[in-house]
This record gives sequence, structure tokens and C-alpha cells, in this order.
Amino acid sequence: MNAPLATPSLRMSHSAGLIARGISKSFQHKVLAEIGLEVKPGELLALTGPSGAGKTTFCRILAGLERPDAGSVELGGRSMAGVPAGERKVALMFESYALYPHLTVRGNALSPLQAPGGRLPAAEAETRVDEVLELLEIRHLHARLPGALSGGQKQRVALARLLVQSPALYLLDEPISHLDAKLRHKLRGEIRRRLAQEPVPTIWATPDGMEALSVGDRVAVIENGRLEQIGTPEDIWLRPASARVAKLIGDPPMNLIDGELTRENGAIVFARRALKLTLTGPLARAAERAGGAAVTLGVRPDAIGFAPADAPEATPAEIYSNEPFGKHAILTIDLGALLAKVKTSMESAGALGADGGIGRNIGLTFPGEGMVLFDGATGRALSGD
Ligand SMILES: Nc1ncnc2c1ncn2[C@@H]1O[C@H](COP(=O)(O)OP(=O)(O)OP(=O)(O)O)[C@@H](O)[C@H]1O
Repeated sequence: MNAPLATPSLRMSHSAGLIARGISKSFQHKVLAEIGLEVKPGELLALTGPSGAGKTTFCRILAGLERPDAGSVELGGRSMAGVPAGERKVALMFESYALYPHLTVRGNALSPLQAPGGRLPAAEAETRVDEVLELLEIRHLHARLPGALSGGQKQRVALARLLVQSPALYLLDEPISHLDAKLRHKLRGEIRRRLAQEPVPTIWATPDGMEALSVGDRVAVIENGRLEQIGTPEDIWLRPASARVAKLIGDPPMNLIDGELTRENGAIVFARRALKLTLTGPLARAAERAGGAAVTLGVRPDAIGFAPADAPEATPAEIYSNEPFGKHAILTIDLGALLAKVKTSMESAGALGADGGIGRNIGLTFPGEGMVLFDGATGRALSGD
């Protein structure tokens, strides 16, 4: 026999996902300015931005815990205006965890399945909880009370409580920030995989731009309450819409070098003290479109190469520090009152000597790939396409 179909209204409620339009909010100052975005059922939108950008406030508005000054939220084809938090079917996990102190790990994870609206037959609820505790590697802690857990363990209990639910929207606010690096890496894949099986829109908020790129089907970047860019991880990585986005993405992020455009022998040149780069291809076309001479050049740390200090095309620089990371090294380079990061192979970094080459004069090359020009006044990317 075929599985029973969802009722038409339920099917509708899963088909439309989340639509937020023009969400604005001020406390003493403007915290969110006309944020509009859509998350489809089954899609994971990573929301990133620096601390204080407004991520939590936006999530609280979606959950019905905060009222927007303007704008609307639609979930599953239904306006959420006037719908209280408890009736929105939003599974949320906030950074503060909010675990029930008198309930065990298992009790906390079971709690949403025992609440009105989320109730499941006991055996099914137990199975689901076991599965999720296993996934999060905390099944052995099932009988502990929250008071006897570490911060990272509490965070995983809060995650378990979220993942057992089948809501209309998942909201995860910094869900793995307190886990060690190894577990963070493992769990972001596991959680993403599990969430992808549900036909439910998900928002995963994190200040870590690289985490956002790795978990999101799409990524929304907010800064100062404004939506700077929304797009695929590839869009955000290759074509940051502004210097503000570029600054948040990458490990280490793009070098942002303020300078000027000049003309030399008919070519267009980016100049900043000793650094003079003749622009070609898309960068030259982007430079032609600049409104003024002042621009910011974004250069990815792995787009900078080394050359002998006296090579004719090389930019002279001095090694300031050298941090080895096993497979690659991060060098900080002094370009004359300007520090830039260079990501290079361990072989290249090792060739600089046992002391990491600190204080040595070298030459740098900028091959043109991995570079973006931004308008000096607005910070918006200048396109060369
Ligand atoms: N209830 C409130 N009253 C006054 N100001 C608030 C309130 N809630 C948030 N804010 C302010 O709104 C701004 C955005 O805060 P929010 O917590 O949304 O940022 P965030 O991007 O989540 O930051 P983080 O990554 O540090 O959690 C901050 O300046 C914060 O101080």
C-alpha cells in the first residue's frame, strides 16, 4: 500500500519554505535594515557576518521571539504576523542552549517530542533520540544532568533537541562554536547531511565565514544589519560583492590594500607605495569602470608568489613572521607600512631557512588570479565581466 499522502494543507505548508521581506529592527540604534531573503524547503542557508551584525536578532524575529519594526515573515505559505513563537513550528537552537537543568541529556532531547504539537508515539520518539545522540557522540552521557556536562557537551544536547524535531523551519545560531576543531569538522558534515534529508528550510548562523561556505547551499552575508550579499559559496568566494564580504571570508581572508589607479604608458596601474601592479584582463576592465582613482585591491593570500628580491617584476618586501601549519604556511609580509598575508606551501616556506626567513628581503609576484578591485568610496566590487 502506498504511504498516506500528506493533507493538502500540510503539503502546501512544506512547499513554500521561508520568505522574509523587508525586515527592519532598531533598539537604541538600527540593528537590521530591510533584510529580505528566501530559503526553500530542504535548503540550508548559512547566515554569516561579524559579531553584532544582527544574525541573532534576525533569527529571533523569524522564531517570533522579537517583533520586527517593519517587514514580514512567511513560513510554509502562511504569514507569521501575529502567530506566537509557540505556534510557528520553528525548531531553534540558540547559543545559550537553554537546557532544562532538571532533565537528563535524554530527557532534554526527548522534550520537544513530548510537547503539544510535537508529540510522537513513545517508541518512535525514543528511537529518534537514540539515533541523534549517537550521531552527536553523546549517547553515553544520556543519564547525565546538564550541570555535569562541559560546554561542548551541552551544545550537542541542544543540537540533539533541535535535530529530533520535524519542524517548518530549523534555526541554528552558532550550533558548533564550542566544540573542538576535530569534532566541529566532523559534525558539520554529519548535521548538514541529516538536515538535507528533511524537506525543511534551515538557517545556520555563524560568524565563521569558512564554516558558512562549507555548510551552506547558499550563503547570506550581513554586516551592520544590511544584507551585503547572498549567493552560492562559489559566488561569495570568487566574486565577493564588497570589501566587507571579502574581509570575512578565507583563512586567512583576502588582503585588502587601499591604493590608487594611475596610467603609465597607456596601461592602467594599481599603485600603493612600492607596490605597482599593471592590471590586465578583467581587473583592467574593472579599473576602467571605477568612479574615481581611489580603489581597494583584494588579493587572496594564496595568489601571491615569491621571487628573488632583485627580480625586475617583483615587489620588494620583508618577511615579518612565518607560521607553519603542517601542509602550508602563513607568512606575514611587510610591504612598507602595510602587512599582507601570504599562504604558501611548506616547501616554499621551508626554503626561507630555519628561522622562517624573518627579516629577510624577498620579492613578491601578483599573477592576477585571485584578485578583486573594490570601489575606494563604497567598498562595492568593480566588475570586469
Ligand atoms: N534586546 C536588545 N536590546 C538592545 N540592543 C540589542 C538587543 N539585542 C541585540 N541588540 C544589539 O543588536 C546588535 C546585533 O546583535 P545580534 O546579537 O543580533 O548580533 P549577532 O550578529 O548575532 O552577533 P554575535 O555573532 O556576537 O552573536 C548588537 O549591537 C546588539 O548589541
